[in-house]
Amino acid sequence: MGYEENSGLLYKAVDLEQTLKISKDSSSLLAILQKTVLHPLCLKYPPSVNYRRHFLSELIKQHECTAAEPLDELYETLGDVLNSEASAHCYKSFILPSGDAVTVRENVAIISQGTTGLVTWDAGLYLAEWALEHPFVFTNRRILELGSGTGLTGIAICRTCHPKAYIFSDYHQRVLEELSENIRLNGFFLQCECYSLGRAKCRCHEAELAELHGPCVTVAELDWNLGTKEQLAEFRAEVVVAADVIYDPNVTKSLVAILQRLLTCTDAENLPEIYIASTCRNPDTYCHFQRTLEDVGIRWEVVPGPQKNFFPYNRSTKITIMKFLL
Ligand SMILES: C[S@@+](CC[C@H](N)C(=O)[O-])C[C@H]1O[C@@H](n2cnc3c(N)ncnc32)[C@H](O)[C@@H]1O
Repeated sequence: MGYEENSGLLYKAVDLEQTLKISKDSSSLLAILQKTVLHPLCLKYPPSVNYRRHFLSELIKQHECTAAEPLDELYETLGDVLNSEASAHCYKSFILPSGDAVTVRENVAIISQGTTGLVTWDAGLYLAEWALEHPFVFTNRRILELGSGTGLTGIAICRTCHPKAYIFSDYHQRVLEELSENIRLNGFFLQCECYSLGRAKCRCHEAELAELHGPCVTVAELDWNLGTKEQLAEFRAEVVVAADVIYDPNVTKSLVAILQRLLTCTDAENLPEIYIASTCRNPDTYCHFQRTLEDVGIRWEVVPGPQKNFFPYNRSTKITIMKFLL
């Protein structure tokens, strides 16, 4: 079954198939329903109608292959889903190793309103998995994320890695609005929305705040074409992260330009560590990015990826994490 991909449902496909195969009655099927489509989190923040419909149809197919009694709840739930109106939005929930969930609202279409930033991409999940295994990179530090999109990566980092401050950023107005909503949805208070085009309007006492209430979380409008060295210096980022931002040669040029400014906006002792996770879809785009880095004298190394899989996503396309140095 392929329904672990982009699931938003709280059950691993492998466990689910195993449970169904060995079950003698419909009690395990009911348990599966209660841990997935009927889970309180899924009822409050439902995955797309299309996804739930496919999931339930597959479950019925699998269940009909066993000797167990039919289960009314399964057919009733499918009936409810078939009667629900399809929406342009859906929710996806991802379970952290602590058992906590991160939920984001997304668009159903992978590109909408002229942006790729209204859905969560696999590289974002990969980077979040890497962060879960390397919390020390983020703990008690100021983090700037470029091209945050739905915010999944940053929300997972804020939940688990104890940064001092986390600055989410993007340049698309709709993405910035959805991003802010997703941050609030996950219980973070946007403590001071103090950046506009990278300009800090206020400073909060982050160390004290982080200890008392968790990281100082902000959302900044930051266009890689427009952010100046002075504006970037004001972020005082100690670590910069980004996921799935190398996807188009036109975007690459402005991304390399902002990396160059980030690596030269402050003195050598305060240079940020920069990590970018990328899905290697098109080798030409990736090579073009590397050549552009070479042209401006930025070196990089590929760092080992996460060892454990915490989140369900498509692992068939290679994803790498690069670290950048001058
Ligand atoms: C493929 S999405 C990745 C989103 C998110 N990082 C993830 O992994 O799910 C690329 C993101 O980069 C942002 N982006 C593209 N060009 C940008 C630019 N010039 N300045 C700032 N953000 C940009 C888009 O708005 C979008 O949110």
